[in-house]
Amino acid sequence: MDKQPVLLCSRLFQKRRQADVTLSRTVLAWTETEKSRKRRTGISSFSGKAHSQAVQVCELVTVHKAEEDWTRRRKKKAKQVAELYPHAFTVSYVRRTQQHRWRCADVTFRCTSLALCERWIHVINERLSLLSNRPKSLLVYINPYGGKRRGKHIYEQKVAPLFQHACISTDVIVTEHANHARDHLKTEANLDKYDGVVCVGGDGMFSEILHGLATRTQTDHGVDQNQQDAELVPCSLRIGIIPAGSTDCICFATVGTNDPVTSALHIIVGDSQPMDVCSVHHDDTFLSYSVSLLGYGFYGDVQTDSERKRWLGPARYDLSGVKTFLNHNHYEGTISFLPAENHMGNPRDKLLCRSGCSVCQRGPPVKEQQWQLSEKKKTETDDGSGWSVVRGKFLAINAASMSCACPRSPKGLSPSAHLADGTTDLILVRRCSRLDFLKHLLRHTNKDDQFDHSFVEVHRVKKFRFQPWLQEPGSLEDLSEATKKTGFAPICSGQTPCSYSKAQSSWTCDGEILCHADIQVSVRCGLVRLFARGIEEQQPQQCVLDDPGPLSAPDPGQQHVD
Ligand SMILES: CCCCCCCCCCCCC/C=C/[C@@H](O)[C@H](COP(=O)(O)O)NC(=O)CCCCCCCCCCCCCCC
Ligand SMILES: Nc1ncnc2c1ncn2[C@@H]1O[C@H](COP(=O)(O)OP(=O)(O)O)[C@@H](O)[C@H]1O
Ligand SMILES: [Ca+2]
Repeated sequence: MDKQPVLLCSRLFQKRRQADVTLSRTVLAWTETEKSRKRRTGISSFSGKAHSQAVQVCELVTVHKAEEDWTRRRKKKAKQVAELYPHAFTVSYVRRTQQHRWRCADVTFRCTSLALCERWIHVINERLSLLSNRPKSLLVYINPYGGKRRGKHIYEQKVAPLFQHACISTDVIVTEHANHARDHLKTEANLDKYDGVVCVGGDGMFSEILHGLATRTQTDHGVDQNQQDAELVPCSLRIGIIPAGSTDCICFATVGTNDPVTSALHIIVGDSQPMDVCSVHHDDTFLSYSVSLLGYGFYGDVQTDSERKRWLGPARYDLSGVKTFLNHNHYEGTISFLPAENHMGNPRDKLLCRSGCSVCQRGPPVKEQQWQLSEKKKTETDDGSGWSVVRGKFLAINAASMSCACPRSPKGLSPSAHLADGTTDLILVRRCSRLDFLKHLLRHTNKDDQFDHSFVEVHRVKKFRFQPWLQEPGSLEDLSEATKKTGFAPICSGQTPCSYSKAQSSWTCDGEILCHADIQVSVRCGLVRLFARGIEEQQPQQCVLDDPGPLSAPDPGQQHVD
């Protein structure tokens, strides 16, 4: 029930129905009048069964005179309406559909006088102009070669018309080569002109935009990125992602779906989702930023192999995945990490990061608590500094700063990882048999716990370091001989761990390969913000005036007016 004072309330027509339409500071609601409903259905509704719909003002896209409609198809329809009832206005708003998808829906109200119609448009526009988080001007970068090479088409057909409809101005750059967007942002772009940057492409393209923006921000503030302990300045511009890549896990894990229209609507309503960013160094050299997966071993090898198969599009990952799985390489090294405080939860606590996540809002503990917690956390390998050390042979070392959910793995690499808690989930998969590793991988696609294996351990950490061990020459020769003959490392049957080790793998960092294996990683809490709000809890169907059934329960995003 909306308890806010009513700003405007009129009896208007919606289709052929009479409705009481009210606008408060935060909600636009319309309810078919009892008289209209009785005339239409012959049944009078019982109390509590009035057919109402309510939309939050912050989820309105735009309001305009009905004849000023925005697509040709609607122009014709709106024209007919305008002829019958010349004084009409149309409100476009966000409608939630299945699986976190949003659509832009229209509702047209017809008024008895021009003055009333103009008043409604004026008052709604006034409310919209108060929403200061909405972008008015955007800089758009399109990677025409990402994913299935449909980025330009997707933007032009699905996104640009919506931005135009919402009166957002855009400067569009179709990239001509890799790092075009990054370098343009780093040095050339006049960022004062814009309220945000839009990335049309995949995770690799997002990574370019992030690097351009974050590096530019540090340069402008005189911060040296090469210093591991430098306090980085958060980027002021938000980034919107229109998914048009191969994995698109950053979009999927922050919005809940890979759908260009949904992403465009999150940009239009001016959502804001802070995101953790890992800074990756090799000694005193800054290497890269990462927001999703930093993977050594299995995922690093998949990425390296898949780069050679780019022409295959998204399918390259499946092919390289199978090949890498059959190779079954393991890598030796030492990993040291600084665990997160206990109150930040742990990767197996099943607390999913959702819109308005309470874990992300917890922040660091007060000083004395921090001391107690770090005392508690000390492990056997802890040397007193709070750091833990693990040595061994690994099939994969993955750091997931967010769940990394994507269509391939809807719950992700670390289902309970958080978008903006200042931590990353470090997953260590020790050497095991192919069969066991396959079982582990399969659990990324079903409900079973992928961490519930003796050869897997997972830690929530704030920092980590990796130091590969160099291989003795003998075992390297064994491997190359075996691989030369078969194309793959030899396959062993049964449960026994049987795998060969190359000296080093590479790190994949949000889909880009790093040039060093020996790295130091530090999580920067909420360094960048996206035009997103995190994944919303599944919502009940919206109630509509046409709906003959009883009202569904109101949801947090859709206040209901009785
Ligand atoms: C047996 C089936 C196992 C399926 C396991 C799927 C786990 C998928 C986890 C995906 C995490 C993705 C994290 C995001 C990474 C992206 O930053 C990054 C770049 O994205 P972009 O191309 O859009 O720029 N994408 C990736 O690194 C893609 C990783 C995809 C890995 C696919 C692995 C498939 C493994 C298949 C093993 C099959 C064994 C078959 C045995 C007969
Ligand atoms: N015009 C371009 N030509 C070639 N490569 C590009 C271009 N624009 C961006 N890239 C690069 O393409 C790579 C993959 O882009 P991305 O959009 O993530 O697609 P995918 O998800 O298919 O990997 C990124 O590393 C990015 O730097
Ligand atoms: Ca995190």
